[in-house]
Amino acid sequence: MTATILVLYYSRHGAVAALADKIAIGVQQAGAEAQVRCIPPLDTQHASRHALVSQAELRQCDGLAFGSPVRFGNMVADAKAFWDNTTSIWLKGELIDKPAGVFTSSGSMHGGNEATLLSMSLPLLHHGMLLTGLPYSEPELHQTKSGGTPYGPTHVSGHQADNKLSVEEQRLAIAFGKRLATLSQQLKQHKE
Ligand SMILES: Cc1cc2nc3c(=O)[nH]c(=O)nc-3n(C[C@H](O)[C@H](O)[C@H](O)COP(=O)(O)O)c2cc1C
Repeated sequence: MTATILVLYYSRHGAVAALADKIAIGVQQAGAEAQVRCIPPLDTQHASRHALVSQAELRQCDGLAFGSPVRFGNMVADAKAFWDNTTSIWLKGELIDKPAGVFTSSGSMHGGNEATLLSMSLPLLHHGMLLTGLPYSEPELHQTKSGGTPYGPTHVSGHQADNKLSVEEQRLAIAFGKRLATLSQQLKQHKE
């Protein structure tokens, strides 16, 4: 059966959403289904571009890509609050052995995107997920002058937050989606 990859993100100004779109393309290129969903915002005035995720969608996914903007070197509070509300899923071990990875966007080049990816990984590890990033066999990891890390896809949106995704950032986000989907498909087939 086709694996479903939940591409779950929060984005205030669209940079993380742009990465999510590219990751979804990579998921589809690997023959899996991309279910793109937003993390419920703490500020209820904030309009999300995709449907808000349900607990059932998180439970049922075969793989997870989790995205948040950098906020003072860490994930946005909305994303932390979301994970703090997943205790019932954790108690039942419903995410154990599912592949997962993280992606982010920062304003500045050294503004904490790698630190943010590492802290975003922590709740996923507590849930027993199998973390994957990007291998250096991806040529753009060597070539990028902005985002893209072995810890996961990133974007540097700039001081005015108006940088578009670079070619390298786009290719790495697509490669990440493909990798996550391929691993999730293989594990799903193995379990069936
Ligand atoms: C409260 C706040 C804190 C931020 N902290 C950082 C930071 O620590 N480092 C950084 O490079 N950018 C920081 N930024 C900039 C955002 O990470 C950046 O604009 C990001 O691309 C936004 O993603 P979005 O367009 O998906 O909302 C911060 C922005 C806000 C509003």
